[in-house]
Amino acid sequence: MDSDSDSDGSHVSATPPRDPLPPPRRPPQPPPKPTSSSSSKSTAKIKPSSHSDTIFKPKKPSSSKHDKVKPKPKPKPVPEPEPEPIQQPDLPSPVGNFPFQIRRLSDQSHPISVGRSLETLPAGFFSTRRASFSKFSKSSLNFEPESTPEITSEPKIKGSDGSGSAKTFSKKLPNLIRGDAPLPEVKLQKRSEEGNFVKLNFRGFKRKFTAKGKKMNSYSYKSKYFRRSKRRVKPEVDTGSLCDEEGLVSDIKQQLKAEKLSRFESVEAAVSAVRNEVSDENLLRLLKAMYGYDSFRDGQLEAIKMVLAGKSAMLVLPTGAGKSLCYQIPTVVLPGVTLVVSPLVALMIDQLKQLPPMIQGGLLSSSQGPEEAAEMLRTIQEGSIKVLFVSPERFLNADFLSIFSGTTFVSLVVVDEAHCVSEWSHNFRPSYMRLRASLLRAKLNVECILAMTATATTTTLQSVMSALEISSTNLIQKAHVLAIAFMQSMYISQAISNLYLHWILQSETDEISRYLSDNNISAKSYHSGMLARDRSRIQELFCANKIRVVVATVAFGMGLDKRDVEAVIHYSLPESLEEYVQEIGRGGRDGRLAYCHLFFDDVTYYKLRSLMYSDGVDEFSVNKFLCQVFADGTNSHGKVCSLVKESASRKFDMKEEVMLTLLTQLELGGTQYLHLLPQLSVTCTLNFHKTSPMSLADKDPAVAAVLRKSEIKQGQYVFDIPTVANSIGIAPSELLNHLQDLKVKGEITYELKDPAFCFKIVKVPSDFCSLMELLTRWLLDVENCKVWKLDAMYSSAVFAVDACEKTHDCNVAQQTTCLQKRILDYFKGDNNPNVLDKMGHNSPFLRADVKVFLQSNSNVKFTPRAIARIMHGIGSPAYPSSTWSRTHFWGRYTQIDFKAVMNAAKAELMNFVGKDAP
Ligand SMILES: Nc1ncnc2c1ncn2[C@@H]1O[C@H](COP(=O)(O)OP(=O)(O)OP(=O)(O)O)[C@@H](O)[C@H]1O
Repeated sequence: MDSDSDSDGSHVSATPPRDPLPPPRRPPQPPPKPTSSSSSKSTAKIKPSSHSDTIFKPKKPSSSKHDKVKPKPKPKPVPEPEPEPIQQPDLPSPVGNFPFQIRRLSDQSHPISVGRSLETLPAGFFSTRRASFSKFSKSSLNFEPESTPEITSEPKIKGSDGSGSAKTFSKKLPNLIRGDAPLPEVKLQKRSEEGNFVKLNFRGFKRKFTAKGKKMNSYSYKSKYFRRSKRRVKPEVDTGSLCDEEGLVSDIKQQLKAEKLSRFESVEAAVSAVRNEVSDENLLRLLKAMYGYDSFRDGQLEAIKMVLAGKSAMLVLPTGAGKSLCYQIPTVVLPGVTLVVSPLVALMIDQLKQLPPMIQGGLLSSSQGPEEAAEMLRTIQEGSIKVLFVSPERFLNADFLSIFSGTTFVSLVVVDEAHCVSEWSHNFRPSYMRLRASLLRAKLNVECILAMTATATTTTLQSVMSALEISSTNLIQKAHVLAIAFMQSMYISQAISNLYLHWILQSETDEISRYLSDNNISAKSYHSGMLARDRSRIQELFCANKIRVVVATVAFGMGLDKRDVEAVIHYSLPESLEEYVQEIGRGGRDGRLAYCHLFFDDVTYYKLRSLMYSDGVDEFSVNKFLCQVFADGTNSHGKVCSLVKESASRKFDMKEEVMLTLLTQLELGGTQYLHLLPQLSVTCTLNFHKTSPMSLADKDPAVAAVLRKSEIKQGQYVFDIPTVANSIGIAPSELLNHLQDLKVKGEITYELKDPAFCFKIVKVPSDFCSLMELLTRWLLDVENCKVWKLDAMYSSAVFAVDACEKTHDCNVAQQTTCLQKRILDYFKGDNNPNVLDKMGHNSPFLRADVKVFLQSNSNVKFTPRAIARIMHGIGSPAYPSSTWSRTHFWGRYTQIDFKAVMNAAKAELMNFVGKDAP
């Protein structure tokens, strides 16, 4: 059974510790500086391998469905409107040179009116090709067409102060990264040589490619590669006459074949040389042969040499800086398979597509059916796969792990997006907890792990390196936050000539893209609610420059390797500086400056802050959860149990991810209480067809057990898979295989429902209370960390536009430096920014409101957290917004700190029930 999650990228905030509930690890200690292996000639030797012949298996270009290039619909040409004749003020910057700006109303008519905005990398750089916005009012969108602003060197723009009253203040000139403005030292990246400096964000990402993993094997990209080669040949040949001249066609084919062969030969020769001696010179030769590049980028050589020397490494390189190459080169040199663990199926597909043609790749994902997955496993065992992309959930799958116990072996495990391993990161994934060195060693007998990320604080890096047992000397960190500058403005100027993205709410994307389209800006919306097919088409159009703007939620961007994104516009506040830096990193990957604009306002901040509490749980829920997991007390030892996700989630008022986190911790913490099994649908409804149930049961003990443990409903046998499996002492997966056999023989048909977490009890805790307390305390720490990250993001934005100027009397260029320093400090973990305490801590009406709320819902049981969530307008599994948003207390106290509301609720609950609240 496939246990991969569909990797929707949703993140979990509440997580237990990986070791027996360690104390919170903040404040972080900066990790030791990486040792640079800069010696020009390393002499580490790698034994020539007898497996060398498994590396290169060029195959014929496949004609698989996946290879076929679908004819792309011809986009309507976007009319290039005549720029309106406008008064061009004498301005050094194109910002503000245009008659209309898209901007949000600064008045209070909109719930999220803009109070301040922060921009980075202003638009002065961009070319002046104009696609103007028409003068157009669409109040629902808050796009306010403006008359040409009176622009002087101190242009006036509207803003709103914290209190909400609109006021006029001077807009400073943007600190353009160009000659005519005072600039801080900003190191620019060279075009096409340097990548950007941040990693893509994948939170909320739910793309599903229509192609199944099976189709995305090496043949696909090979044929793509060769198609590309053909295209390259095209200009030299008159394609019109080709059809008639068969000779020419076959000449071209020959030429391609020869090219391919010579390329493969040169790679093979370079690989042999590296195997003989891992020197810089030999690695450069291999780089040239595989990719045609003349030099390594910063950090690449160091990482490759470390891996080839068998040392685990932590690689922190900016987005687009070339991390993939750091595992691809070792892959062709090392004898075994490289496993790349990736959090998203879509990301795996993108990476698979980008493998160089001489590396055969495959992927195992939840989108594959059992037959496809089995075929992929066979292909791996045949030795035809060198790089295998898998999700972390795959490490629960016994079939998968068993293929590496024979001749097929893993040389290298690559943990992509390695920050997901850390519960202190902005995007922790419980399934990544499984990726700890001890487990990888035990299950795969692999020593070398390469962890890669682009954005992580020192705390996060430390915890990742500790889980993966990477020595602090093996940290290769080249990430930097350099090219960030800002200006005070609410303009999104027409000066942006090409493309930009928005990160906004799903509901807003359609409206905004429609508005842009109505105004001759080719734009499309993109969010996880759309069909996978439509989403990938939009991505294709965007990458082919057929549309200028993608108006997207955070669902867009992961795996996007578009180099010329000129602007990233945040329509709302990101949840952390990590996310912000990742997201703006999608701009300017070609090394040119990109324009980034962040809108933020207090109302959105309050809303986001409330949401930070949506995953949290308290002692009461943890206690109920533990009682259910170990329901049979000491008798449960060795039993396979299950928790049906949906009903358990409601029962404990806990999100599914949080339950998985707790279960994973009960398995991987200091004491192993259980062993997590692949997730299953556990309720089976079965019909007999050929043989009578009793006769079949006489011959088949599994059927006999089914009859014993079933309820008969409308003539059908309904039973719980783990219960039946336990009663005959087999694993649920074995029982399922057996039922499948009976189905194939025509004896039965059956249906499965109720997806559930499955686990085998290893040990029953002797002290429930302390286990519960420790888990709860730790979950609270994780929650606090998330809130703190949001506060740090918000405070940095406020600092940039406000405090910095006031406290340090900075000019614009200095402000940029201040902001850069602040962000760098945040990532380094030293001198962490003081976060603003914007929240209220009391309200004269709070207790009274809670009291009225309790009185009017006296038939419902509440915890203090449940009440606080309702007062903050956040739904939870047991108190969904569909029901509770009807109360007029819903979201009434978003501006009062969640904990203060919880305390008031607790006090009132105690009064209400006349005893201690739960
Ligand atoms: N040494 C090099 N010289 C020139 N180009 C390179 C070099 N290394 C990598 N590249 C190119 O840089 C681009 C980005 O590389 P890659 O996708 O590996 O970056 P990444 O760090 O994995 O980015 P992301 O974090 O977005 O996944 C690719 O087109 C790659 O071919």
